[in-house]
Amino acid sequence: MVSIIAGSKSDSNIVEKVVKVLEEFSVPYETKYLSAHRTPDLLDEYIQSCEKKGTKVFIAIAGGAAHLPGVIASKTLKPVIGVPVKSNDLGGLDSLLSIVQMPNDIPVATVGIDRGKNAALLAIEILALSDESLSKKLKDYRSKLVGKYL
Ligand SMILES: Nc1c(C(=O)O)ncn1[C@@H]1O[C@H](COP(=O)(O)O)[C@@H](O)[C@H]1O
Repeated sequence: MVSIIAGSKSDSNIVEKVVKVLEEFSVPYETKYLSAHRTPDLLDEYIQSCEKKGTKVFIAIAGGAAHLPGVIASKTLKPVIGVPVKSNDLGGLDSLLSIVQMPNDIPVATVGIDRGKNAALLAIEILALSDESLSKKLKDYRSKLVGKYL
């Protein structure tokens, strides 16, 4: 239902943040490491296979010159959520700006740097639009925030 694609195995800590939340909500997902730069043909094949499998939302995790989310968005009509990864050189500002400043017509919903948790929650909110039991789980999750943080 949710396809998580990260640009490199070095992004696995962010992938884990996404997976943790999706599992908490029992949302089916698939994880792949593919790059728009390094493995463009494999990425293309995988996105085509997702269309057949019925993927509803993509989460794309990438750092540096983070073209991956935009390239995925260019190849599908499904929503794409981009997660910029903190980089050693520019602290993730490079990743953030690469993802958030998409040209008109091909949007990517962008969360904060390393915010895999929010990407998963946003994907769940999208899925919950047409899934009442998921919507109820989200309400329960929100109602527990008061006790958790305050
Ligand atoms: N941004 C992209 C893309 C892409 O956009 O296609 N492919 C890899 N990467 C990113 O390069 C960073 C460093 O990767 P390495 O650690 O493998 O050198 C990672 O954060 C990855 O997401």
